[in-house]
Amino acid sequence: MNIGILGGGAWGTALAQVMAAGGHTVRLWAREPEVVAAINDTHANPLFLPGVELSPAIRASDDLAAAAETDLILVVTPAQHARAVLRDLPRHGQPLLLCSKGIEAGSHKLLSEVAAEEHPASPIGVLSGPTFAGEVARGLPTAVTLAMADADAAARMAEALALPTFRPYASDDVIGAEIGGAVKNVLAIACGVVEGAGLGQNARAALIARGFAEMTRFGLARGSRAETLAGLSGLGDLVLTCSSTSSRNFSLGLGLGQGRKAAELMADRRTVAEGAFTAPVLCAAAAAADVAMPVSEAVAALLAGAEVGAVIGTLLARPLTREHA
Ligand SMILES: NC(=O)C1=CN([C@@H]2O[C@H](COP(=O)(O)OP(=O)(O)OC[C@H]3O[C@@H](n4cnc5c(N)ncnc54)[C@H](O)[C@@H]3O)[C@@H](O)[C@H]2O)C=CC1
Ligand SMILES: O=C(CO)COP(=O)(O)O
Repeated sequence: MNIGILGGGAWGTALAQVMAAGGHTVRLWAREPEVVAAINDTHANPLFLPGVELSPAIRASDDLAAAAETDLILVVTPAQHARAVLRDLPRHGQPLLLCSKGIEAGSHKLLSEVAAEEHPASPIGVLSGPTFAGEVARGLPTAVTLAMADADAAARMAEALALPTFRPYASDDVIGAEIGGAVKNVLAIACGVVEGAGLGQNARAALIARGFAEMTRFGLARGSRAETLAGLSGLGDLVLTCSSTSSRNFSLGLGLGQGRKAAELMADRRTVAEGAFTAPVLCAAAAAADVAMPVSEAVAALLAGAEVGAVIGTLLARPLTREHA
């Protein structure tokens, strides 16, 4: 296939590497001229994916129209920029595979809803799972959920993109695949806080389990299936990012747990910690759906500048309740 990739960050670049390894022709759109030049001239992306030698078959460009002249488009911009980029992308009706993780601020829309509004003729899919970009780009074994509303189309797409070390599992639960990836970023921040504040491993396990309960409540309210949330794109990704400083979201939480302020931790960074943008949107969307998400609310409070000891105290002082309310 001829594949266009929108976004030359760590994940767009890693996916370009996977697609090139599969023998596809790859056209990668990046905003930064230095990223375009580095990929074309030195087969590297030192700004966003340092230390990885890229396939010379990957061609980068800052021309969005060039990425649109393809059979399939992977959308890998930060979630809050997805609509603007999709709006500028010429409409050719080819499938769009969403690989970003987030919920649109203001509208509370999932990216599949955003993409369907901007490209009504395109079939929409979601690719999501436990996938640190550096490991994927180095060819380490990875499994993902690949969801499209048409189950047969999802299975065909999974077949077309698979490598021995990159295994897409087909699903028809687009919303479930998206919600897992968006919510786990917020919970990864919470687990980083536990680490940074020295609250111990019991607390982290409790947070993963109670966080998963939140993800499930919210996911079911928005139409996900429970088994999708318990799969690669939900629980799988939650476990990955809640246990490693390789996660930018976990690392952000670690700093917050040490008592540093979000504004200071976010200043000047070029890489994205999506959970910081998702947390307030998720809390507003959950409130609108009448879903309780105390861990996510604690993260949103910390990001808004609340003091870490007070936030942890509030969480621990919540009234006792049944495990499965
Ligand atoms: N890095 C990873 O391991 C993974 C990342 N993702 C998701 O992929 C998405 C992209 O993340 P990364 O590639 O890691 O980004 P990154 O943190 O490596 O790079 C930042 C990206 O944001 C782009 N950007 C900044 N301002 C923009 C704007 N106004 N319009 C369009 N793009 C803009 C930059 O061009 C760059 O591509 C996120 O939603 C992330 O959650 C998903 C799976 C794995
Ligand atoms: O989504 C990811 C892994 O699946 C990447 O996590 P971070 O954005 O927290 O680094």
